[in-house]
Amino acid sequence: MQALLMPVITVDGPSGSGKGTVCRLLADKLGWDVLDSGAIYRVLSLAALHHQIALDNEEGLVPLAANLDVQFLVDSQTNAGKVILEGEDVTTTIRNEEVGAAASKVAALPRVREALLRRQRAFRTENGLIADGRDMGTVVFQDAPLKIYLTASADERARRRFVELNTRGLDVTLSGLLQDIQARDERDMNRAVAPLVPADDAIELDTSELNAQQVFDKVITLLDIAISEGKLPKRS
Ligand SMILES: Nc1ncnc2c1ncn2[C@@H]1O[C@H](COP(=O)(O)OP(=O)(O)O)[C@@H](O)[C@H]1O
Ligand SMILES: Nc1ccn([C@H]2C[C@H](O)[C@@H](COP(=O)(O)OP(=O)(O)O)O2)c(=O)n1
Repeated sequence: MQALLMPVITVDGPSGSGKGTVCRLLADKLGWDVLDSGAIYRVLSLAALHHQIALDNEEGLVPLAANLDVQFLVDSQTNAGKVILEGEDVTTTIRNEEVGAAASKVAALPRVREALLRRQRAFRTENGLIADGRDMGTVVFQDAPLKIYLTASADERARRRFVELNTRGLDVTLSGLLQDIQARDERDMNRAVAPLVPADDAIELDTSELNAQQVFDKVITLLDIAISEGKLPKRS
């Protein structure tokens, strides 16, 4: 009953598979909220840097995670998201690949994940929620009525990241990004707690050969099937 009142759609998958893109499109279409759980791990790794706490210092990171002073704001005019850490706008900084790698390191620590669970679940309000991450369907919102697992080849994901970071004027190479992505996959998929795996009831979608609009269209089809099966409320 609770799931019908406050539905959650989970979108998990590796870096560059297109989670953030499809989540934003879906949220716009449905008027639902988005939880960008990766941004929380990214912000935590940046906070660790600011406070000079090593990325493997679980003892030091747990209180930092529990008391993380972060705000996720949405500009009502442009609808663009803003991330504020300890009063500083870190929206762009957290998207750098070094921060992604650091996030993947702090995310491997079981007690850090535990400390962030409640904060993530609090994103579920009376509005619907689209939850983007690695363990949304397996751990954080196990009861979600629709779970999607996006994949794409590592080469394609590196290419996408290259285009994105290059456009932002960052000095990156395709081979460097491929290595980063493979290292992150390895860490995220093989950690002891909440590894990146599809939930048993997730629907897997390979996006390697699809553009963002095609991925979105497929997700809308999955959404409509879930609605017709009574798993989600009708769209208004
Ligand atoms: N299906 C797609 N085809 C090509 N590029 C895509 C596709 N989906 C997303 N992108 C682009 O690839 C990059 C990574 O997408 P993003 O949604 O941030 O992935 P993730 O959240 O899984 O890391 C972004 O620059 C985005 O614009
Ligand atoms: N639910 C989540 C979300 C992210 N993480 C970790 C693992 C990821 O490599 C980093 C960064 O995640 P993020 O989703 O922002 O990364 P990408 O946009 O997919 O490149 O955080 C996680 O362990 N669990």
